[in-house]
Amino acid sequence: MIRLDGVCVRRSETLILDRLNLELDERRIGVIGANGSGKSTFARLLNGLILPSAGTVTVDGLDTKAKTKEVRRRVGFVFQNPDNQIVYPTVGEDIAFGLTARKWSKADIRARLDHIFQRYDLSGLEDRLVHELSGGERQMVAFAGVMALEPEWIVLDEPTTLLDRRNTNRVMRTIAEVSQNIVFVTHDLDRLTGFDRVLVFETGRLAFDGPPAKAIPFYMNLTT
Ligand SMILES: Nc1ncnc2c1ncn2[C@@H]1O[C@H](COP(=O)(O)OP(=O)(O)OP(=O)(O)O)[C@@H](O)[C@H]1O
Repeated sequence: MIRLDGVCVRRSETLILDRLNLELDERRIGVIGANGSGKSTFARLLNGLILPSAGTVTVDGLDTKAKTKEVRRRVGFVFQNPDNQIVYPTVGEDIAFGLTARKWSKADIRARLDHIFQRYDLSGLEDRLVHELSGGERQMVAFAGVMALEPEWIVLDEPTTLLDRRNTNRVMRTIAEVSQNIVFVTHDLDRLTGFDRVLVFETGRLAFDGPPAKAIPFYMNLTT
């Protein structure tokens, strides 16, 4: 479970997130809200990329401030901009990187890569230089890289903005199928059908928290 207790995030004089108290344990959680409402900041709190200015965030009891490394292993993060997360020159090296860091054997890494390349239709890209890929190909590689690590939580911040329909569907199908907990930040309200819970942010506050059938009309009312 991820818990937020009295969490505020301040930057200079501005309060970006204001007193969040939440327990997250549903499998599919959507996050929506206007531009600048605090969604990305909220998402980044969940794996310790941003630390609270006040209050605490814990993942299975681990404080993101004190146990950042353990938290990052449990909570994978897919950025909107794949360049924030791709480190190695080639696609294969990049996806293998996290597994090597976990001291997997070469054979196990090979088996996982084969599985991931096949599942996400990336086989032809293994030896390609990441900087030569298209934006959508890079976004897919970044997604596949996180999926390869099978973290218990996967936080995705608008992960399909560069993807065509086929790859968007691939990502959404994965989100629907995997057993891990998903936190999915999106502007694409249609994609939240079937989610267990949707959080609506409005100027740094949690304005609504409930099932998609209620959260989406609430958000649409805010924006008309
Ligand atoms: N380091 C920072 N310093 C000052 N302001 C910041 C900083 N980081 C974020 N902000 C501000 O905090 C607010 C929330 O930003 P955030 O990126 O969380 O919004 P968002 O809901 O994800 O927006 P979008 O839908 O546009 O991606 C914005 O007004 C942003 O300008």
